[in-house]
Amino acid sequence: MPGVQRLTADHINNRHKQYKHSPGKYLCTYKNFAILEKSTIREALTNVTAPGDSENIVQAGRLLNLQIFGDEVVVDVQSPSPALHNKKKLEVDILKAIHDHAYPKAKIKVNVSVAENAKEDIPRLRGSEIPGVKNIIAIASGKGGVGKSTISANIAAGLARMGFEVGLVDADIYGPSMPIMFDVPNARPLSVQVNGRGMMQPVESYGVKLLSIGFFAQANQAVVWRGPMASKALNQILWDTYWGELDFMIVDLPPGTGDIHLSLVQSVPLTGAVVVTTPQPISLADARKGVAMFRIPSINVPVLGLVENMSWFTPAELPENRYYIFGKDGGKYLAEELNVPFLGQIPLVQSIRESGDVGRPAILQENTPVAEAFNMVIRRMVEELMIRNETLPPTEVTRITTMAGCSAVKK
Ligand SMILES: Nc1ncnc2c1ncn2[C@@H]1O[C@H](COP(=O)(O)OP(=O)(O)OP(=O)(O)O)[C@@H](O)[C@H]1O
Repeated sequence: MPGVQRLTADHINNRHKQYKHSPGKYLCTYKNFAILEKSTIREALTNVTAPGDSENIVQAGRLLNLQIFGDEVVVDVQSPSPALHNKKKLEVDILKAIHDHAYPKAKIKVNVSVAENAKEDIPRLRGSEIPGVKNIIAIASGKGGVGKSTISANIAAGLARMGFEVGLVDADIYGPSMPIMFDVPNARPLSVQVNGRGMMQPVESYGVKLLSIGFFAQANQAVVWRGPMASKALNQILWDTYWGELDFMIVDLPPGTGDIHLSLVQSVPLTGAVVVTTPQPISLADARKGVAMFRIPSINVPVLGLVENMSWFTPAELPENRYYIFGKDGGKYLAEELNVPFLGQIPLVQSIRESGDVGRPAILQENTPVAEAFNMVIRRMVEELMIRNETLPPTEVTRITTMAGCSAVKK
């Protein structure tokens, strides 16, 4: 670069004597170079945490060496993970931290070595199973706003209530709503070491282990993520998380048929999918596309069934009345036409909306018509799942055994 000189240590020491010290930033600037302070750089690096670590790289002892030559900085750092994307992320975070917190024009070289005890990542092969996870069920809808997240939350909370081990993945990048629906809007997943590997620990609420893209994005940020970024976040949620033993992993997908859907089916063998629709023709048309997507031969995920949400409106003061404001039985007829099991109808009632907003899924209001409607959907879904696991080639080899004594799944 014109006018930029390469500095030697002597050169810098001489300049130190000549120019005024600017505490907390860099010692001084002279012509085109700044003379940086080691403590400033070290301080800037406290903003960087290696993937899988819970402490920043300075606290965690990952910073092996730091050399400064004027405005040139050489950082030797250790990565706890040998994965290329983790090493690259560490390097990029370091560059950003120094530029943002120390000196925007610093010339930085980062040497990343791998910790000796680092474990290889679990291979992310299409079709490989998440260790300990028995059944993975995607909840999809063609159209947005039909209540897919509400159904996912209630299915997850209901299964947990029945005694199953349940995980819930909120993959809805356009509106991750699970943190609010489970009353953990400010939670952040902790990091745990599992077999020497740093992993995320899901947030737990109502017995459901929950991870949401919303935990990693600022409000309104996730919606502008590009496909590859969202897919990467989804992969981390699936694979870099310590889920433990799960009978069910429920995945709340974004509406439509996009990148996230493809990433999901490429990452894990879905046991099945549930499609949510309202009885309205415009929603039915999109639900049809959703079912068609899972039936594409290269995707080939069994559709466990269709749920009709907002089937009728019932006002609290007139519980016997039903107003079919989005049409009547549209989802039921579509299920028949597509030869897909019909899992049930959920009414449009104020208490479902309220329970979502206050963070306590409606299914937990026991002995109410709403809870019974959701329980019916779950029973039908689990029955279809059992049939699917017995009759179709195993994408998930482990059968559900824990439901035998569960009254909730008996007819
Ligand atoms: N059966 C119902 N009765 C009353 N309100 C409902 C019902 N189902 C969903 N809602 C409300 O409708 C709104 C949309 O629901 P939800 O967020 O679950 O839809 P969604 O399909 O996941 O939307 P998107 O995918 O576009 O984020 C929410 O305010 C929710 O509380």
